Amino acid sequence: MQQLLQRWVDRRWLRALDAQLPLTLNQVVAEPNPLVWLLCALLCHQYGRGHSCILLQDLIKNPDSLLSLPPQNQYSQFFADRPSHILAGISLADIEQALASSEWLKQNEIAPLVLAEKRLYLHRLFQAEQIVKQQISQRVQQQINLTDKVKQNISQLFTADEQKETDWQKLACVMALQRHFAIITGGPGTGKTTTVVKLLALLLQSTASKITIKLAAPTGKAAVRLTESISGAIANLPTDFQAAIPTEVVTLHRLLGAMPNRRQFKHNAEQPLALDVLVVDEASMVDLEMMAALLQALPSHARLILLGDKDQLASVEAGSVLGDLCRGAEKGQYLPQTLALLAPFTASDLSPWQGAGTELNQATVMLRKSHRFDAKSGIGQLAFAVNRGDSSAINLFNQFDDINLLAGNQIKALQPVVVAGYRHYLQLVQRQADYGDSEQWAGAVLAAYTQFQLLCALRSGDWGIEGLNEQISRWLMAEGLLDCSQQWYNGRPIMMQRNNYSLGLMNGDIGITLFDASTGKLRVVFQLADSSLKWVLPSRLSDIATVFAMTVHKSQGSEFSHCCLVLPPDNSPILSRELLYTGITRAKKQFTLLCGNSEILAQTISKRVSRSSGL
Ligand SMILES: Nc1ncnc2c1ncn2[C@@H]1O[C@H](COP(=O)(O)OP(=O)(O)OP(=O)(O)O)[C@@H](O)[C@H]1O
Repeated sequence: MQQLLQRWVDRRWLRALDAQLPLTLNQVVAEPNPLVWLLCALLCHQYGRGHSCILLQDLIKNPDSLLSLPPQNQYSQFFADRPSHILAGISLADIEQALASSEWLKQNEIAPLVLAEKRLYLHRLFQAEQIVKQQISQRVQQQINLTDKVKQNISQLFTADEQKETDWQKLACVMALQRHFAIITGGPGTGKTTTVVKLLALLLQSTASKITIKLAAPTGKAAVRLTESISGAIANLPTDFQAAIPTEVVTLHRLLGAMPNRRQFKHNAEQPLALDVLVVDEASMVDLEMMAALLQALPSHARLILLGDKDQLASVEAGSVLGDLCRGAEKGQYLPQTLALLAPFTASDLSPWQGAGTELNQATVMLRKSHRFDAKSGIGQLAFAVNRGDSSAINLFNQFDDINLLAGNQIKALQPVVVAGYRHYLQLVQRQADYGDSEQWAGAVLAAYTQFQLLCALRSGDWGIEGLNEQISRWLMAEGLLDCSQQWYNGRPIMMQRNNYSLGLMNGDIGITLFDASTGKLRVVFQLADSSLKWVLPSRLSDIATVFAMTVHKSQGSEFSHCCLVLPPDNSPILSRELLYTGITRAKKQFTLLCGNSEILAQTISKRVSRSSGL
């Protein structure tokens, strides 16, 4: 088995780490059954691809899907090494029996693998999933009755809805007020922030005692964005509802008290967070282990409200927590008793949303109307069409001015778009003298940088961020907008690739390198979650990458006025409907697509990401 795993690693069907895991475990407790070795390596590989577990059914039905196999014609000479060949004739019962008699799965605290409900897990992921399940089911069951005062306040904050259109923002508040756990999901501009601000106002008005509310987001960028949008939403409230709603948003790592080089956080079940209400925005980016850590650190009386777009790409790390929790959100699935609680707050007919949903469905609301994108917006229409898997979405590019399909299948087609997109911020980089001080200048440069972003699906190759970052730097240098002959240069945009706790910078944070004429030094300026600026010498930064081109994965939680997305001309397992939808919805005013092959676009729209989990 060891040799087979090594052959898979040599051909890049498996990561070296995946083949190493059974070897390491075997050194601690010997496992004679090669089938268990195989399952362990495949499980580790699936974990690396974001799955929380392996469904044994999938293993029997389509074992080849558990490896990173190239297209069939590229490995036909190795057919005998495919998992489907190796596992031919092995039944589900054989697998279950092999696992049941393995020391690696013995029911104890330190068993590295766990089999539960025909799903094979790494112990850590199993534990995290159990915590998320238990914590959420406890919280959704705690019901709170609405007082007359709260009901009055609801009618003050929301106008009575018309019969033909349900005000889901109002109903989201009504539902969330009655539980200790609520999910408010919806696409861009559907009013998640507006709704949660009203919800917080209602919570603050409903109690005479002081309540501590905290706002958090998975990344610094998402935290900055929420700070801005929440301040705007508070300003839209009647003045007597505005008091005490917080605007400070922290990252989840900071909230939980991340410690350098440690997996554990300062806050946990023994040292819970000191708060009564926690709002987490961009919850689609929160992975399974982080969600478990967060729920464990939440005091039992506290309310948790998750906001996010369930249709976006799942978290970079394993799990698709929000997507899993929102299964059924589209149809509502509300029980008659839930509809009875909602009925006094709406004149519209709620019967289409009736169903036999779970308790969790009763705590989940999907906002359905975008207030940012109307029927005239190509971005809104395109996002909607892609999201429902409409392969004729490509025709929309002919009908709207705010979406643009670049002709041709050459990277060169990007040049004018990218040069025009980055010109504005790079010109500001040269104009320090126009600003009163360095802070003002840096603030203007950082704001200008959000005007445009090139997004890619891939990391490597000419069509990935690696090739494109180099290419774009050369185009911009040819235009006289920068001089990239040195590694560090004025205007270089960089992204952190890892958390750096000593500098207080997180994976995904973007900084711009600026030459400060007053000091004669190059420094990189970042905007922190609290909107303040942090200046860092380039020599103190490691694990960074130039970010003229950014992967769609890394762009989650950010928005740009104009986004240009590049899809490669060849198929890749990474292309999916969720990736395209996430790329499109990063654009606020203009979206441009370069896709060298219309067949690839159709395939991308039709392919959904599905992550195995037991949630
Ligand atoms: N019911 C409403 N009527 C009119 N305008 C609304 C309504 N709800 C929200 N808006 C406006 O729509 C815009 C987007 O709202 P909001 O920021 O709350 O949405 P969101 O779902 O949080 O957006 P995103 O997550 O994409 O940033 C804001 O300008 C807001 O004022």
